[in-house]
Amino acid sequence: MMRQYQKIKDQYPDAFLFYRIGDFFELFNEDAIKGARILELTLTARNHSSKHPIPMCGMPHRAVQDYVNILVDKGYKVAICDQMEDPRLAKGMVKRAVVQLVTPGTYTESGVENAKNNNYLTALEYDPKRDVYGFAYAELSTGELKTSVLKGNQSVLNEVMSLQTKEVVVNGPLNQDLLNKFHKIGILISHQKTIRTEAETSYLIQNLKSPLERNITARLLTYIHVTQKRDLSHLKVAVPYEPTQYLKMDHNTKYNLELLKNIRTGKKTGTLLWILDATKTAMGGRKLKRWLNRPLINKSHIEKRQNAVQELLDHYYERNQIQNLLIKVYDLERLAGKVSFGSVNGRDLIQLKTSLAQIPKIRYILGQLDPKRLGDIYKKMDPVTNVHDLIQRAIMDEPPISITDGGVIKDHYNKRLDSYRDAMNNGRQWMANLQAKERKITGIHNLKVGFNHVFGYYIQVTKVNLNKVPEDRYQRKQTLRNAERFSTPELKKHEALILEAQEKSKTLEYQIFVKVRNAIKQNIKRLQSLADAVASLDVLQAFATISEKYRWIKPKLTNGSDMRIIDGRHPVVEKVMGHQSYVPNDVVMNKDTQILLITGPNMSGKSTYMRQLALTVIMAQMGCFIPAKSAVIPIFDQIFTRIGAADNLIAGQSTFMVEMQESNEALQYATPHSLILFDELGRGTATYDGMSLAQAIIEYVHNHIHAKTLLSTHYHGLTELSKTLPHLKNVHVGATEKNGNLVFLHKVEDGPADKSYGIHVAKLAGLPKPVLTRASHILSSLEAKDAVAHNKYKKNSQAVNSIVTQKDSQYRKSNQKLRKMLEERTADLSRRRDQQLALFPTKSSSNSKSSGLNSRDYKVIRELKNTDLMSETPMALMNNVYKWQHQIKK
Ligand SMILES: Nc1ncnc2c1ncn2[C@@H]1O[C@H](COP(=O)(O)OP(=O)(O)OP(=O)(O)O)[C@@H](O)[C@H]1O
Repeated sequence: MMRQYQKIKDQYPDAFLFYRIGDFFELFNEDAIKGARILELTLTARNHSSKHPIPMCGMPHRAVQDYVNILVDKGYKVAICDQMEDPRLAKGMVKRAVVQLVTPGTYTESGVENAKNNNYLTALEYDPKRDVYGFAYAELSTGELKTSVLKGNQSVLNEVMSLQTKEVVVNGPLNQDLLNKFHKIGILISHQKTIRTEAETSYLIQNLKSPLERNITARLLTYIHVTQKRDLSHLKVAVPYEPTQYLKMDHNTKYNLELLKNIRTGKKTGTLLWILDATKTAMGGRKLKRWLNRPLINKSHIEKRQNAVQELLDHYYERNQIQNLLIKVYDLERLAGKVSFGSVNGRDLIQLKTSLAQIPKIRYILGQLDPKRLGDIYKKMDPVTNVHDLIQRAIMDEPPISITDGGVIKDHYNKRLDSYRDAMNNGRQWMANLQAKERKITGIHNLKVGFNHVFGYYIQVTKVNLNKVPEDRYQRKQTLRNAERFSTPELKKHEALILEAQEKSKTLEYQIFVKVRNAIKQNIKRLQSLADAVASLDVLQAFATISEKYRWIKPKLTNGSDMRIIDGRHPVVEKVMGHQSYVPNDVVMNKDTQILLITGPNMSGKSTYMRQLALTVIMAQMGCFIPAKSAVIPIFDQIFTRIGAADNLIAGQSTFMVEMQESNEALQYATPHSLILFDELGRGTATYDGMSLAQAIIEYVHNHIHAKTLLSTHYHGLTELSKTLPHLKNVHVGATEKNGNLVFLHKVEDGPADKSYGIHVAKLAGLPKPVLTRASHILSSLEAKDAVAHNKYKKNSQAVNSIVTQKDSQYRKSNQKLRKMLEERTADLSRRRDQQLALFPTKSSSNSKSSGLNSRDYKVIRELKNTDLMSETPMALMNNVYKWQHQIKK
């Protein structure tokens, strides 16, 4: 057996091998030592007394799923090796084989907590000729399959992070930089060298154009087939996608804006998803996340969603009914996956039936609403009636979990099954009759006919009545403390009959169940399309519900560049602090105002104002309504942020390095249609470095990029930039002092802030009085020093100015000298030319009645006359003289 074990284990060196022996799964050797530690199992040994005992641990086969879950969750692979024949019938060694390789990316057993999460498996392949990556991903439980071509490590990392994949399949060595980053975030790298090209794979990649896309998707599919070894007919045809089809945000931006995860807690509470998630189904929950990860950039697509939200918002009663029906719709997408895998059970089918039963009702309600706004979804609400009716006819309303122990198929669905059941039921009746008969014959009133799994059917007599037992017919079977159990030839005969009927009916039930499952499998594409429509409807109703609850409005989206958000609010902060306490603010930007430089005390609301805008844009481009009184928003192509807590987990770099990298991303890739948010740019380094960098970055954005940019700063010197940069506008978040205390107004107003109030904020934070007093003293002395420094700077500037003036007059003098030289040279030239003309009169000059000069000569003279010698550089003058001479010579 150990030889068989080792042979199989050699094929799965990087996985835990769970090896089935009877009712147990066992782990051996290294797997056992490591597994026992992780799974908290008792480590024992096989061949204990031998020289080389084999470490071993195990678990009952019924509990295996829990242990697989733990290992896969920790990023390991598990190969499940099962017995391929009945050990009672096997000759020699029981045949065993790996029936599934469970990996972090192919894992599909999701509990309730994972219902709204996707588990993506990704694949990556570098094309050195084009310097791009082929990228594909699949979600095994839902069948989603997508492919793209990505440029650069950063975009690969962005996709991988935004999908939150746990496993990447590659064909060979990966770029070291990416590999390091993948390792840092705990992504498992799996290798798949070969590619299968069978019909099923070719069908799934039929829509992909480039060989790279086809290759990477086929490789991913091959890996799935090799590891899963089960039916995957629910996988959808691969869809090519481009990250540029969506509003682009890198991972840090999503992280910093807390779209899906709270930075502090890592949880959903306090995120945009938390506010928006009023979905009623798991499919809706997953779709909402996808929409949030990828807002749209196509105006008409966004408007389509907006119109659907408006329609649902306008029809409270219908929306309410839809919600109540959606609650009863189970995870159709994953149920379809389970049907395909063959892992569906009777209870799953009842869930499927219950879900399908809601569809005609939902469809009816949608039919009452405006077809222009909800027609697309209405059309996709296919109730897949044949599947519903089949389950209704075939499957018990409350079936057991197991599909092999009977009790799953309804009466009257199959005649043969009915006949077995008759035999069993009559058999039970027969036993009841037997009990009555034997009581009468023996006179034992409490005689019982019963059944247990070990001893089968028996007649039980209590000890006090044993003297009444007819010794000739009754054969002793089992002794209990107070009773004896017997059998009779008559009982044995019937027992055999009943057991046979039970056994046969179980086998038949299983066969019927598989047939029903296969019939449903023919409808998987329809079920998936329905699931998609239900998910969209669910997200749209969630948008409508939330918009109504928080009084959000429909923004007007434009392809222009003007932005006008009146009384905008931050959805999360407003929810936390209450509508009454939140101070709404406007954001007005256009061609003339492209950069808002925000100043104001700490804690006044600068970050909130910037984040508010980013979230508003994301919500608007998702098709959701937004928290504002009115809004016109241009469609953005990308959002770049440099905000607060940077995620340097992946990069392992310093905060300042991350800050500069994020700024660099914006400077490299932003367009006039992008939104840039810089929160306290340059604060991570020495003041002058930071300020200089901030100023240079602002100038660059202003002069070269023209993206809409919000910048908050504590460097008050930067507010002077509005004098030199016409498209930059100063705004500040107001605060006032009342009786020595700071009062935040949270209102954004025009112009720069006058003071920082840092010490006031420290006071609010409750710092000890001596610290505050000392800080005030230091501040006064610094301000005084600053004044001295300012004077010094003034003096220095005067000195510099006088040097510049000196140089200037020197330059002027040398210019005058040059001018004189030039005049002399020009006069000399014209004199020589006159002499030449006199010696060799040309045709034109001889014909000319005037001075003997032709029109080209006049042009030269005109140019010479119009040249302002003082404003030209000597070099330019020399060039002109050269040009004129050349023309005259001609
Ligand atoms: N518009 C608003 N209405 C009401 N409260 C607000 C508003 N904006 C911000 N706040 C409150 O002020 C707090 C601080 O805001 P925020 O972090 O944006 O300040 P900040 O100016 O960026 O501070 P710092 O300069 O210290 O980073 C928020 O947590 C919130 O409670």
